[in-house]
Amino acid sequence: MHVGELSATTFVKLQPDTTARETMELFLQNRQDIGCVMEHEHLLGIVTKYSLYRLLLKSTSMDVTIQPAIKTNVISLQENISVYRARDILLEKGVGHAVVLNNNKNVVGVLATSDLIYGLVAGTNHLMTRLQSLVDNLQESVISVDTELNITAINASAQKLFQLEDTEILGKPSGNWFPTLYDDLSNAVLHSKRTEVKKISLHSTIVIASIIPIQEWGKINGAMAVLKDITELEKVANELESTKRIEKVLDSALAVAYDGVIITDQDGNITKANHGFMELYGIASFSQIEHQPLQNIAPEIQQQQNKNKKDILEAEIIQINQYKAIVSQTPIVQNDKTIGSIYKIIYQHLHLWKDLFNQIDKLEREISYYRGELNKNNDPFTPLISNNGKIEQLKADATAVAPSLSNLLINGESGTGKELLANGIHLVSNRKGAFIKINCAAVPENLIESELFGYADGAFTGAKKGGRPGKFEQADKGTLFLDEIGDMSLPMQAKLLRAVQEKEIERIGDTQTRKMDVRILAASNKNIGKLVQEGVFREDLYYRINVIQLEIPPLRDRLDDIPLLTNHFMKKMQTKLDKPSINDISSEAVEKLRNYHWPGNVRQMENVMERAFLYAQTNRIEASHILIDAKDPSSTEHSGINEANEHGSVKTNRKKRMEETDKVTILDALKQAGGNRTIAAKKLGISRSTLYQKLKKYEIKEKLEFFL
Ligand SMILES: Nc1ncnc2c1ncn2[C@@H]1O[C@H](COP(=O)(O)OP(=O)(O)OP(=O)(O)O)[C@@H](O)[C@H]1O
Repeated sequence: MHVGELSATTFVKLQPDTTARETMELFLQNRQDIGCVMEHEHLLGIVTKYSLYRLLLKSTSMDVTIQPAIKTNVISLQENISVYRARDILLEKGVGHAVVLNNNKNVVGVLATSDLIYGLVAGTNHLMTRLQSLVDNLQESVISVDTELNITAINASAQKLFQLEDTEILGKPSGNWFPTLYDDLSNAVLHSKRTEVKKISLHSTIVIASIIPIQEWGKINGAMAVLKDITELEKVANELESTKRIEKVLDSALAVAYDGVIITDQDGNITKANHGFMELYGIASFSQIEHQPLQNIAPEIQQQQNKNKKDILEAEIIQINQYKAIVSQTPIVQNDKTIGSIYKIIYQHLHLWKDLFNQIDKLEREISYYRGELNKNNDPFTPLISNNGKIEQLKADATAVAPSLSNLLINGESGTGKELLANGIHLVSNRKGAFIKINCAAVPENLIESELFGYADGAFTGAKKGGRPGKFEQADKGTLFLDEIGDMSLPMQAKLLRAVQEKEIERIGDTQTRKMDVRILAASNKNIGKLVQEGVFREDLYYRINVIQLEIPPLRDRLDDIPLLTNHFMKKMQTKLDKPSINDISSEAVEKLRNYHWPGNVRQMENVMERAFLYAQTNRIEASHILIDAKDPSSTEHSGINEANEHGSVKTNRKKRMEETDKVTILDALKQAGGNRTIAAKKLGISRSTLYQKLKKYEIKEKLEFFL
């Protein structure tokens, strides 16, 4: 509040010649104790009630001019100063009035002590209101008491905090309502003792209390408690405390963990790592990696974006420095959101995990075996293991001719992989039908016809009801693989020729002719050309099946394949014989395999490897386990294209049998041809000269005459 607002603007204006009477009348009229003596709006001085009294005491008349009563040392105040400043000036000068001037030093009013008191009281009231509102709006709760410790005030915040109405408790003993404050309040009232900051529990609330004595005119007349509710803070602090405790426990747990543990935030930055991890990566102090992306510190560890947030991602085996380690990742999920990951790295004492690893190794081997098997479907020639140039060329030739419909003859010693090659050709050819195999040497002569062409219902005693389709029918729209075709008898060859030429067959005992779309792949471990010359193989059939000829070289001519085949059979036997622990072979053993001439080719080698697996007691195949048995049928039977290579009674017997059948067939043909050798040769599909050679060989002449 300013002086200008308080001062009386209708003040008494006097001139130097105004009389004492007039002045008194003006004072009474205006209820003023002071008048300003002006001359042309210029202040000459003032006349106060007292200076007037003094003048009148000295004079005899009331009509004297006020001149002698004029006080020229006027106390003046600027209209814009505060009421407090005005109070100080008046007190300092010891006067009860002051003239109020504006900026032009013109008199604008007179300020009396009563005006000042009014202003001060108004100011104090205003201040009180502000203070009250301040106290009420304080976040802190305030309670005050008198010297009797009865409650004199409680602010809005305290009422709200303790759910009390001021009317309820004003004037009541504070001890009843706030017993825990009692001691401190009485100390403040009785001993003027201040309590600075103290944690007190009041009802169900926890507060920080400050207790302050209240002084009035230098005397204690009460006390005030300022309380800050810290219940929520206390809860947070407790949570913080327990979080800290948990963190400590976590740190200790991580510290004693044997292996590596690392925790990242949602961005993949490291937030924690234990000693095991730092040791694994040679990190001296955690501060070096804190908040760094895990990717930069441990690039080997794959960080997976979780498909399913709650899942532990499956463990991976990776190499970290010189350690083989198992790493697993677990997401940290909060409110359905992934907020980080924990990585566990097991790399110590992995020998304890050996069994598990063995199991994993075995599974991996099996997977790779089956994957290999699957791949075979992708590259039909994959099962024919080789890195030999000739075999590579052979595969390329086979791929080139496979799509054609031409019949094909595969030559090669027994066990060289003719069937594998034939199967590959069938797969490349993309023929819709099946790959059907018949081993012409293995099926007894009397059964081979029904095997090839099938039979009709009731064709012979014991025939299956409804008949049965033969291999030809089964291979319709596919491929018929005639293995060891060189061992087929001449009469059978004649029947086969018809089927191959006409592309039609009749089931035995059936009159119905069936059209067949069959691609013929024939194989032989004998030189068929030579068999033709010898008259045991029909020349016309030979030309029919030998449209294209492929030759698989024997294993002894491609010993460079031995290491690859060794590897292949190691894996195959591990799975086949369930011996995954045998995973090594000594170089001496491989050398032994390389130094053998393998008359039984790859089949024989496979048998030898299987035996080695059965003999090996450790995880390694030694040279002593490579036992090559000369009596192994795979090393003798069908052992070469040359007859000279054939040994053993089995072969000799078969040869004898074949020759006998051959003789019977020739005699049969001659009988049907009425002894005409040219017609008979034609029937047999051989040249006349071949027939003569055979007649000579089998000494048929006499018998022929006998028949005729
Ligand atoms: N290159 C090779 N890679 C892998 N295994 C092979 C290979 N060659 C042959 N084998 C294996 O050897 C065995 C004989 O193969 P396959 O039956 O194909 O030979 P073949 O020449 O048809 O024999 P046969 O003339 O006696 O019928 C099979 O177990 C086959 O899997």
